[in-house]
Amino acid sequence: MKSFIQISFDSHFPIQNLPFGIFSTQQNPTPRVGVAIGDQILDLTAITVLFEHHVSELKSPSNVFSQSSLNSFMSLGKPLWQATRRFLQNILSNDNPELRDNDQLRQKAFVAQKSAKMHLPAQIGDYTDFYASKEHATNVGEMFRGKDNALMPNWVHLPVGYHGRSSSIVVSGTDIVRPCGQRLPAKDHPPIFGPSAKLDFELEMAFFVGSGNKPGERIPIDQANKHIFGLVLMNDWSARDIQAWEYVPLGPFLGKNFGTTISPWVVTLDALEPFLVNGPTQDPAPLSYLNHDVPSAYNIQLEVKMKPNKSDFFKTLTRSNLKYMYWSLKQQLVHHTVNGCNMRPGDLCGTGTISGSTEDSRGSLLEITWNGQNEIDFENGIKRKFIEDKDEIVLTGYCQGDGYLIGFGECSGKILPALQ
Ligand SMILES: O=C(O)/C=C/C(=O)CC(=O)CC(=O)O
Ligand SMILES: [Ca+2]
Ligand SMILES: [Mg+2]
Repeated sequence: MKSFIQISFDSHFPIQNLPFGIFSTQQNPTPRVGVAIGDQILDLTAITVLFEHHVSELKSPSNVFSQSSLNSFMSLGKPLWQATRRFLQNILSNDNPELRDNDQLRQKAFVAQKSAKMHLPAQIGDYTDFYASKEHATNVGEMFRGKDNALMPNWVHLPVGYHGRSSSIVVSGTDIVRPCGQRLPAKDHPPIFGPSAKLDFELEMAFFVGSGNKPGERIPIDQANKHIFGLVLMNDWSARDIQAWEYVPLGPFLGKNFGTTISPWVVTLDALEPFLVNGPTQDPAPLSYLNHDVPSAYNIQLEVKMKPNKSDFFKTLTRSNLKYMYWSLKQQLVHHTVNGCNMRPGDLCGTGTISGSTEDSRGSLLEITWNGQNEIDFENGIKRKFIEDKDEIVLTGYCQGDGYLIGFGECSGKILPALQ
């Protein structure tokens, strides 16, 4: 498969990918639906006539694609997402002259990514964050609760999660203000109030729910993929000192709800299908509603880089892989609805921090520096235990195809000083 658009060998967005996002430009500041191809964006509102000719199942393309979120498109369901994707691959193909040889339409339809502003891809009604990496849960549990209580007994039986805060989810490139809150200055001291001194990132991915389920209904495991629209990178910024003091007995609250960053391009499950692999062996076997015996993990290589304040260089902090996750995306979605909880188009589910079994694949500074016991060295004598003001964190990820990448672009954010 080859496009008439030039795609560099290291592009995250070849014709095999075609992720969906919401963008605007200076000439046309109205946010609308686009698809990334190479270093360009195909503006779907510019080719609605082609949709009318070729994808007649899609009833009002001009309405669906002129929205400032993907929610409308997501709610149409998987057969229409797939028909749209097939059509886009066809119209972008080097063998198809319809768009390739129509200079006037090409002028209108393509926008350089570097001149576009990206927006949140969806209006996120509800956001849930899971805790699905056994290595991460064990590491954090050990630091917060001690070695003997590291992994709670329920953890191997169900995908543990908590309800997060959707209002503070932002798109890549948005600055995050350091949170203030209560923390213990030392063990057995009363709490003090002030800026978090242990600000951290969490390397995560997240899936967008496409079509939802009605209240009281549940999504069965063999239907789960029909409900998942696609995946993004996610950084669940975490204030470890606020978290450690507040989270018992109910779990994460102000330590995590001040900001969560996601990447702008939603990569569809169809684009990721060639990268399905077996996940870790689940022992004990999960209850039958969570049971799947087909490959359900995705081989997605992940990396986190940091550029400390006053440095010009990024340093890689960790390399991990989505396939390390103990609980699959399908199991997370199925468990979320097993009690009849309804999901809606645009709901976002974070996977939880993705740590591997080695020290260089840990998905947070909490684990990398072991709660600040060790320091990370950067250029020019700069050292870090946690994130300082004006430090920048960038997450990236891709699948390695045969001669192409299926990439997610970047999920970046810089920390601004706390409000006085
Ligand atoms: O209660 C704990 O031990 C820790 C909870 C979390 O850190 C929640 C979280 O964000 C989970 C994750 O990212 O894996
Ligand atoms: Ca998290
Ligand atoms: Mg968060």
